[in-house]
Amino acid sequence: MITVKKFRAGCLKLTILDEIIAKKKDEIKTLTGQTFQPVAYEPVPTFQSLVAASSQMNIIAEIKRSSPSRGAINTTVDPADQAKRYEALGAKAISVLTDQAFFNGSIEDLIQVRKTVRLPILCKDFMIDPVQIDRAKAAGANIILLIVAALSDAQLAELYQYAVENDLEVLVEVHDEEEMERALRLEPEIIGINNRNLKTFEVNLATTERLASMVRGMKTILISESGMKQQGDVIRVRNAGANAVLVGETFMRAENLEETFKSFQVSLFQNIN
Ligand SMILES: O=P(O)(O)OC[C@@H](O)[C@@H](O)c1c[nH]c2ccccc12
Repeated sequence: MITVKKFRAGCLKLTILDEIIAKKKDEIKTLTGQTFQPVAYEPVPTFQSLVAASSQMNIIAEIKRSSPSRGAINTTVDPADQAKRYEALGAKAISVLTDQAFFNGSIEDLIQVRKTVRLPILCKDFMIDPVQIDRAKAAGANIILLIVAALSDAQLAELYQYAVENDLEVLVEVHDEEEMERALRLEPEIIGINNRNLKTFEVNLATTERLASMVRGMKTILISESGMKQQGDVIRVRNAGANAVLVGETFMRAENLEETFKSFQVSLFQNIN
């Protein structure tokens, strides 16, 4: 048996994303054939309707216990409490990392958040099979993430369609020009530009500046994801064309969450703030 470590040591260049996807395939074997008990909840507005009604930077606030790039972030967080705080501050959606093996999250975290907030919830996971979408929906998710770098065109189209048929909103995530072109073929309503390269972990806000021009003039919601540390970062991606940001670590570590959060709610009209 050849381990991942040995692969990595060799010149096959297995990335962390490859490792995560390999692990997901095992997980999917245990999910296949299961039925998921739907969690009951009051209807919530769509993320798209909340963004359409807003003139402020739209914040998706994330529950993130730890990550492969940053290690432990906030492992003892109570997801429901944290989500309630985000909601009270004006978040437009809550993102819950449900991957266990690499991010210490769980679908149970999402269920706890579902029972607490009336906001749309993004199930943040590495989706490669419809069964994961079934599980996310049953847990009460309203939005799912599709990472273009982790999927073939055929998988991307299939999972996108499956999610839409299941009344879910889809965040299509890209990191470079080629991925953006693949994403745009789906004509998605929501695109996320991840400033973090999932293969190298490098974070660079210039990624948003580079790729945002490819969607200019379309009515697509454009989310700048990862690496937002201070207000200047949010203004920078706003000026590039983002109308939403996805923030994890900075909020999970914030000593004064209210102050940090409010400072990110900049006007969407350029050159104000
Ligand atoms: O903690 P940050 O740097 O604020 O990042 C949040 C979010 O963008 C990040 O968690 C993320 C974006 N896309 C992902 C895909 C998988 C796992 C995690 C992510």
